[in-house]
Amino acid sequence: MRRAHTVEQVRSAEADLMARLPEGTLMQRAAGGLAVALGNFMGGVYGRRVVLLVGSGDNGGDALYAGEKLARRGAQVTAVLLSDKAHPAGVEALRLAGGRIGDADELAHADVAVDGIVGIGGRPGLKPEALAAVRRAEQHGVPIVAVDVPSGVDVDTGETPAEHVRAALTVTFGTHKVCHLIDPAASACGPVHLVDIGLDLPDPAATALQGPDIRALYPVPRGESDKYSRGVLGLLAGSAQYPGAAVIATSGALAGPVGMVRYVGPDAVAAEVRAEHPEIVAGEGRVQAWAIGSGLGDELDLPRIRALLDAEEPVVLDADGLKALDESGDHDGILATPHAGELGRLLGVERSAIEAERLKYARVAAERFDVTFLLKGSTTVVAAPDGQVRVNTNGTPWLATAGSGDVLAGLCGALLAAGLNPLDAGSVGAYLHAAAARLASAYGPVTAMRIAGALPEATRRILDRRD
Ligand SMILES: NC(=O)C1=CN([C@@H]2O[C@H](COP(=O)(O)OP(=O)(O)OC[C@H]3O[C@@H](n4cnc5c(N)ncnc54)[C@H](OP(=O)(O)O)[C@@H]3O)[C@@H](O)[C@H]2O)[C@@H](O)CC1
Ligand SMILES: Nc1ncnc2c1ncn2[C@@H]1O[C@H](COP(=O)(O)OP(=O)(O)O)[C@@H](O)[C@H]1O
Ligand SMILES: [K+]
Repeated sequence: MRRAHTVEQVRSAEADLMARLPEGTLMQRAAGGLAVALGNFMGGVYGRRVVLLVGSGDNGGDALYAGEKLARRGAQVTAVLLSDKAHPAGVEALRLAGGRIGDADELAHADVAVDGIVGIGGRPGLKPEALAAVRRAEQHGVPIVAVDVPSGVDVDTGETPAEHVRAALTVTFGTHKVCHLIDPAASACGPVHLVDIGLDLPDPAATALQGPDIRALYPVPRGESDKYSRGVLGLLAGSAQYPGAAVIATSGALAGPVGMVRYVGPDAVAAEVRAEHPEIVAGEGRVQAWAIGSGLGDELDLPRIRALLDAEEPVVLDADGLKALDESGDHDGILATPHAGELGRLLGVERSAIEAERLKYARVAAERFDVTFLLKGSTTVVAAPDGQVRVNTNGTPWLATAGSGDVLAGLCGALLAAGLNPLDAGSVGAYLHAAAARLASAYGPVTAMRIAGALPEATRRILDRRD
């Protein structure tokens, strides 16, 4: 599991550790890891041209000491000091190792620019001189490696309200920060390389599941399982207007861990679902969970949905079904799966505001409605009412195709029916959905049905430890 901590948590863990270590130890650990990562990034050190963009704090100190280590191994290192307070001991160390102090013109010939402008002490945005240097690097096509975080992003929220660095690689220390996991900032990080500096950390502010976590959580049938004990999902979806949504959501559900799917909807739609999936059973019966909402259109029956929400079976609530949510209901066991537009309508907020502050609004919704919210989009955020947050970081923009949300709703419903709680069902579902999209798209266009079709193989690869 990838864990992300807040700046306050990192500062406190850092203070505890620094009290037990000689001064400067942590910065040397950070700079050592950064220098190695830079060498790997450049494919060598000797003769490489490195430009350090150095701000006023310890983030610049990390860059300077990493530059010192690279200069000792034969790199041509130039520091651009963006503040007259730039870490004095670091500047001296770089000079002694043969590095130089220069200006942003050096970027014209650089192999890499190192963003040591600000780290976890930074406010969002870049000052004019820093912004000009960053633009210069971009104009010359020089890749930027960010130290700890891309300068200018909001570290604790992942928001990017102002200008910021767009990194080709981010080298971070001790733990991930929230901005590494949540868009729009996460997209500005590039791959994130974590350097262990020995911090002892509390429970994280957000987590991201990885392959081993999926293996641990996925409900694999046992020897004594039968189709009922594996879980039966009721699917209330589709309409004359949107029959395809029912077919697609059923495809997602059948590609999950359930033993059976019961489809509930108009006869004509049931016939289409059965034609594609002869395995389904049409009509009501006992179920362990519901997936409600995909493509309901004219069939939207809010009193019926509210009755199902009040019953004890857990529910995935998607698309139009979300209209049945209210703040006063007793909503134990519900996973709501809106995209930004739908969440905006529920909260009375513009879609663009939700996209800019994904973490905040997922949390607000979970608290206000007392249900688990899975906010779809470039990074999927799953927020539980108890404050836990999981983020899915393996998505691909190819997922943005009509009907892919219906696949996810069906899959998450199947995971709920098989016994996972809403937080686990949402986060495991989002991970597998994205893994299937990657497999099916292979970096090219993909349709929702092909994503559903790739789900069993994507799941198999993860369970077999091949991914
Ligand atoms: N924690 C750890 O475990 C370890 C931490 N380490 C490293 O230390 C880093 C944190 O260092 P830090 O605390 O000195 O803060 P840092 O981010 O360099 O900013 C400093 C100053 O920048 C300024 N400033 C603010 N916003 C700005 C802006 N937008 N544009 C321009 N300037 C801006 C502001 O000064 P002001 O402008 O207010 O005078 C602020 O005080 C951390 O990210 C990691 O790299 C490792 O070495 C070891 C282990
Ligand atoms: N830029 C993106 N990067 C990664 N995943 C995305 C992106 N845009 C959308 N998605 C994912 O694609 C799916 C789209 O779902 P949704 O918006 O409900 O579409 P539909 O209603 O057409 O099924 C969601 O799982 C969402 O997280
Ligand atoms: K930085």
